[in-house]
Amino acid sequence: MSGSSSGSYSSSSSPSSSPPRTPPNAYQNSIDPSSRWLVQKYGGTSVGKFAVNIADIVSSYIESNKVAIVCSARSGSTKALGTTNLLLRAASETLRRRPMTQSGSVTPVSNVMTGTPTSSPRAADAYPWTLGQTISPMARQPDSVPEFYKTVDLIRQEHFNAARASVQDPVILQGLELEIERDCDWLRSFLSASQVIDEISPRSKDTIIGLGERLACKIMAAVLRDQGIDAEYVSLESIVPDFDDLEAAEDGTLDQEFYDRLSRAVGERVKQCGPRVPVVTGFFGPVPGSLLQQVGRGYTDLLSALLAVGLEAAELQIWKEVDGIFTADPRKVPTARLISIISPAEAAELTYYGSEVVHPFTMEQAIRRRIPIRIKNVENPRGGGTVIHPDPAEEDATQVAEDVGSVPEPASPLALAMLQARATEMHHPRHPTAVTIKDHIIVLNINSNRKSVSHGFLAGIFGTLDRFGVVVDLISTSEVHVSMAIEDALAKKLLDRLVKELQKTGSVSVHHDMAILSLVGKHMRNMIGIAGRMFTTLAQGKVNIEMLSQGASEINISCVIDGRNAVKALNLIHQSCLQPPEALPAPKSIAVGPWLF
Ligand SMILES: Nc1ncnc2c1ncn2[C@@H]1O[C@H](COP(=O)(O)OP(=O)(O)O)[C@@H](O)[C@H]1O
Ligand SMILES: N[C@@H](CC(=O)OP(=O)(O)O)C(=O)O
Repeated sequence: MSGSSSGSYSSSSSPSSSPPRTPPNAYQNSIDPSSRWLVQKYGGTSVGKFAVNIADIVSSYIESNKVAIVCSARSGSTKALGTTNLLLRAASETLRRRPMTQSGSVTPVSNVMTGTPTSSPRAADAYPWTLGQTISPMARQPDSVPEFYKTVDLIRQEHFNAARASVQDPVILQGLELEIERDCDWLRSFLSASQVIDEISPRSKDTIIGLGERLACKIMAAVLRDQGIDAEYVSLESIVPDFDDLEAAEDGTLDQEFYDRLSRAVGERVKQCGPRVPVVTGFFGPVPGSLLQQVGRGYTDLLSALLAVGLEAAELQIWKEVDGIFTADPRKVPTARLISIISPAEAAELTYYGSEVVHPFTMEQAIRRRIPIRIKNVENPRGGGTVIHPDPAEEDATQVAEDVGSVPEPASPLALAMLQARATEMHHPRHPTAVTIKDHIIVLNINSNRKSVSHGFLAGIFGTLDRFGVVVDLISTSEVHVSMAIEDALAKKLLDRLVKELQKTGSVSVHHDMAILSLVGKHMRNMIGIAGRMFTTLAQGKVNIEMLSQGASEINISCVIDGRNAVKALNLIHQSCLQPPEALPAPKSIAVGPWLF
């Protein structure tokens, strides 16, 4: 089964029947051959809450650049309530068994919102089928409505509401509503078919979540057109050709050659839009080994980097609801400062350890082609944001400052001076770059039963972790003892099975509700006493260190603490290790309170 429409999206009528309606005097992308591409990625909450602001931002850039925008699936206030999560919920509801009544028929499913059985007239009314022609035979029989129908309807209604709230032109709106209806029909059919075969493969799951980006981009393209910007919807759901031809398919990993081919393909597809502003789905699966398993959630950031490479863009901009990367999560540390320029290695380390500002795979792809990444705020478009730029230690600092100054952002003299100061500081660092916390961590301690030699003991543990697909965030070992910090993402039953397996090698203890605290900085290896300062501060703040890992990465000192102390520890370390030197107290009297939370 393949997804619904792809290619050019018409806002005026059925997408397959006529070309998009071009608004009179519409703004278009610059066709000046000397103007360079700018790729702008908008996350789920930005697309969900600020669609019209995005149109304003795009229009402010298209005079001097060719702009391509990449969107994620819409989210409301949080990603947890977003379309991708609803799609995953619908997928799992599809395979959920329903209890049979004595007569053998399936019991009516209750309404997820109200708990009312769907056989009641009220619950049947809860399906606002405004476009009568799309009612499927199953939907007309409340008793047999599958559970996932309600979730599909929630998705449908949410997108209808968004379309009506942000598109004024009745012709554009009508075309958009038809598209939403058609996509939701497709989803219902796809899930019904999956229910019949009682299986959703990882590849099918990819296909299902891809609908989130398709719907978001159709809405965004319509909003741009409604605001007088000539836009084209570009779906990448079929961009990866034949799996069997790909070497990557053999071992299931996506290698650089795969990404290079994908960059070229998406670049060529987007260039076909001519003067129209391409609105590109951040979803580019299914891919060999599955997008969710190979790249994981947040894959849109990676696609935007690949597109920037394919277009040889001047800059990749990732627009969020935060001004950029801060010295600590600004929601948790009120004194956190915006970082104007950061190295890719530091940005990747921060994202792996809790500050999920950009998907960690993004940096590698953009930076290897020397494309700067700028994090910007949709609510504060004039702010300079944070630039992720190649490591100046391998380049000349002056060159870095010049490069940063020359990116096509209208940098103010003040912003430029800040960037230059930061570039100089990176050569003469005075403090680490940022501190981050990763919550929901489990610590597993394994003591060898000494029935095998040390290497056999470790091999046994890693073999088991591999079979369970468990990623270890931190590890600390001696010959007979291993402590590991892992994400608390396993279902209870699976964790119990994992522990049982590990018990074959020794005694195992499990500690829940832990957090990893990481101090990150490119030049920390040359800062004598920084680890001492970090741990002294925690001791003075009465924060116990459960596990320690130092030295595995030169730019990261991490430890595991009790999750209940996470915010307190973050503030303590920010105050003692990240305040500018002039604000630091004398080393002997590191203050440990009072804190601002
Ligand atoms: N060091 C950090 N700098 C900036 N934001 C951070 C940091 N650590 C954690 N965060 C959090 O990451 C979130 C990223 O921004 P947001 O736009 O909300 O994400 P998304 O685009 O995924 O919806 C913010 O809510 C912010 O509180
Ligand atoms: N919609 C996907 C992809 C994505 O990149 O999302 P976001 O840009 O909002 O992190 C997800 O929820 O994972």
